[in-house]
Formats: sequence, structure tokens, C-alpha cells
Amino acid sequence: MRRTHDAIPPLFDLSAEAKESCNMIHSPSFLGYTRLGAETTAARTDIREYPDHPGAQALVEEYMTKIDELAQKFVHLVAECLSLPADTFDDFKGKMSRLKFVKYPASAPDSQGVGPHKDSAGLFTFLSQDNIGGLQVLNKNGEWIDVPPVDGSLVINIQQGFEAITGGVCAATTHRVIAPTSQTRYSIPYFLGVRLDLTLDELKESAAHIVRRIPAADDRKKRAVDVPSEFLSPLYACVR
Ligand SMILES: O=C(O)CCC(=O)C(=O)O
Ligand SMILES: [Fe+2]
Repeated sequence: MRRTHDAIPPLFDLSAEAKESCNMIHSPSFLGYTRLGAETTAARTDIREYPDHPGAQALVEEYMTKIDELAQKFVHLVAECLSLPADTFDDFKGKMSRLKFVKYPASAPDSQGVGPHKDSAGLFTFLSQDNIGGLQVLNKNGEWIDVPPVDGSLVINIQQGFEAITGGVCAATTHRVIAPTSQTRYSIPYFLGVRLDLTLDELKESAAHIVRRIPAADDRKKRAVDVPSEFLSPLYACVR
């Protein structure tokens, strides 16, 4: 993790042409570079960028192999915490996991690094942040709380895919980043994906099974201020 953090700043120092050459708009799979200010969350511009450069390939592959081993173990532990067999979620995993390097340049006070959101279709996000801070999560009472950096640690967020698989019992983590004001912040999120051919019926079967076993959380205060969960919303195809 440390080696990867050390390698990130020079990647962002590449020329604008080098970064634009791998812009995600050129990629059929929507993977690649996103320039500063190109993203909007909750109707505000996000002040961050992320590159994907061939020079980083070996490092990315090593990081992904190691973090994926950890992710597999973690998913087993979560199943056990829910009093389910360790392999309960194995069949949901696929080959759609993604790694991102993110840079948040120093900005005016109260700028949005990334606005309030829940990570999308996967199971969990394994996030390594540097020592600058700015990450916040929405707690059960609907209050934003800081997630202070702890050297050598990962922050693990529940994604909307896992929320749907558990019928909403394991709510997706609403989080945001307040942009830094005096130093650049870097982070490395790894998004553990679900398999692409997961069907709605499989999802519903799992959700019904899990909802039967685990009592629902009382999170009314959080829901009053939260952002929507796409896969649980009747507006989206996952709920008929
Ligand atoms: O940079 C961070 O700490 C969070 C990044 C994030 O939430 C995302 O890219 O989805
Ligand atoms: Fe996120």
C-alpha cells in the first residue's frame, strides 16, 4: 500500500496529453482517466481527478492481486458475522472489480472533493487514504462523521450491490470527501464487483433469505437526510 501511494503523485504529473490519451471517454468499458472538474455529485462539481497510465500496470496488478485476496477473506468474515455460512456470498463475486487512483488538489475552503454518494454495483469498497483526511460518512443518526486516516489501514464501505443482496439489511455507506485546503490528498479505492450475469431472481432469493434471518435496523434519522439507493428504488430495474 505504501509503495503504491509513493508511486501515485508522478502519475498525476504526466502531461495533459498523456492523461487525455487514456481518458475514459475513449474506453468501451468506461475505464480510464477523468480530468479535474469532469465529475458532478449531488449537483456540485467534484474537485478531483484520476489517471490510468500504462506505466502503472505492474503496480496496479500487484496491488489488485493482494487486495483481492484480502477482499475474499473479508467477504467470508462478513458472512460469518451475519451468522451465515462463510461461502454465502461467493457466488455473487465476479470479474468486475476496479482500482482507482484519486487526486484531490488543495482547494478553497468547503470545496467538494466528491459529494455525498453510495458506491455502486459491487459488494464492498476497500479504500486506502493518505494522511490528509477529509473523508466523512453518514452515521445512523444522519450526521456526517470524520473518518480520520490511520496509517496502514483500509476503510471498508458497503456498496449498493451488497445492500441489494442483503435486502437492505446491510445498508450502503453514504460518504463524501471535503477537499483539502492546503495539501494535495490522494486515495486508492478498490471496488469489489459482483458478477455481470447476476440475475434479478438470484438477487431477490438472497435478499428474502437474509431479511428473514436478520432484524431491520432503525435508521429513520439517517434516511431522512440520505441519498437514494439505486438498486432498492422502484425507479430502477432491480425492483419490479
Ligand atoms: O477518496 C476517497 O477517500 C473516497 C473516494 C470515493 O468515495 C470514490 O471514489 O467512490
Ligand atoms: Fe465512493
